[in-house]
Amino acid sequence: MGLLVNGEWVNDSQSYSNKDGKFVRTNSQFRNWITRDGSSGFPAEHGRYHLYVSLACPWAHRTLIMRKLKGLENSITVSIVDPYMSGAEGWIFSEYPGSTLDSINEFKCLYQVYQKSNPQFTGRVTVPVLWDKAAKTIVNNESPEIIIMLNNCFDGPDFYPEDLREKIEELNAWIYDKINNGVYKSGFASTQSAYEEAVTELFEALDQVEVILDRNRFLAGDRFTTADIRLFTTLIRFDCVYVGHFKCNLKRLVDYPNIWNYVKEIYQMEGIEETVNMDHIKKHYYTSHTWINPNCIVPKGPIIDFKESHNRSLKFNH
Ligand SMILES: N[C@@H](CCC(=O)N[C@@H](CS)C(=O)NCC(=O)O)C(=O)O
Repeated sequence: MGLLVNGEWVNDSQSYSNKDGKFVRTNSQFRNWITRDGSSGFPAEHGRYHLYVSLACPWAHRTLIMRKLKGLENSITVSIVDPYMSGAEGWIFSEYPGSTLDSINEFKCLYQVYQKSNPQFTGRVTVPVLWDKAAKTIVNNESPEIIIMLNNCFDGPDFYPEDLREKIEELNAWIYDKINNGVYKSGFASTQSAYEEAVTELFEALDQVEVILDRNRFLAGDRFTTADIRLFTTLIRFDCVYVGHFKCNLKRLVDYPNIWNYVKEIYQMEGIEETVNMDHIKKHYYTSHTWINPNCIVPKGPIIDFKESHNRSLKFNH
């Protein structure tokens, strides 16, 4: 895998695990905020911001869903990287179906966007990136923060209501650790014990979600919130990628009746399906992590119908 060191791209060809074989995620470094009053230097202006995303990436996918549900497609432009991420160049822009070139900076590689913001940058070059076209710099590259600022700073439906914030954050804390990051801890583990620890905790957490979704239509109650957006982007990849590629295979999601119906319900909400690109998702994981899948074969299955009917409205509308 590659990364930037003092502003230079380095192909360090290492996997992601530490000496104990555990995957350790590094912290995002661009942490500015868009504000309604502009006091942060990043005012909430339509047309000013751009998102660099991968359709494969669950973290970037959250930002695309928020952009869509808030009706910000004409306000926030998007560039979509090629699904294949190499160590030699990292994420690149291409004309692969569903990808785009970089219409803003006309760069070939995403790392150039990071270099432009900070010529001495050291760290991983990740998506999503929220870019300010006026200041010509990265505002933020941490998906949980990007979705909150898009929700709070632009008009439209509210997916982070004040009265549910505490509950949402309480859910996010363990769901992030055990599920969103848990699939990566399982897949990128390089020792048997690190893998077993992660996969066990992952399925304990999914069991817990199954119980919550028996009681509640959505994670925080009867309203669809950022907690659901954050979980959905991991769940939609689960049976197609994480079960096989990341060895998260104690069960499949289709074996959890409540979770499976919940995934279908969200997939079928207006605007969501068009944010899901299963070709990019499978192609990225199965071809980019060559230490896990050296021949880069992309499996044809599983065959899953996300449009099949779900019983969530029957179950909760009474
Ligand atoms: N904390 C970040 C994580 C983003 C992230 O890890 N993105 C992955 C793609 S799924 C990436 O770009 N990885 C490239 C790398 O680590 O070199 C967020 O939630 O925005």
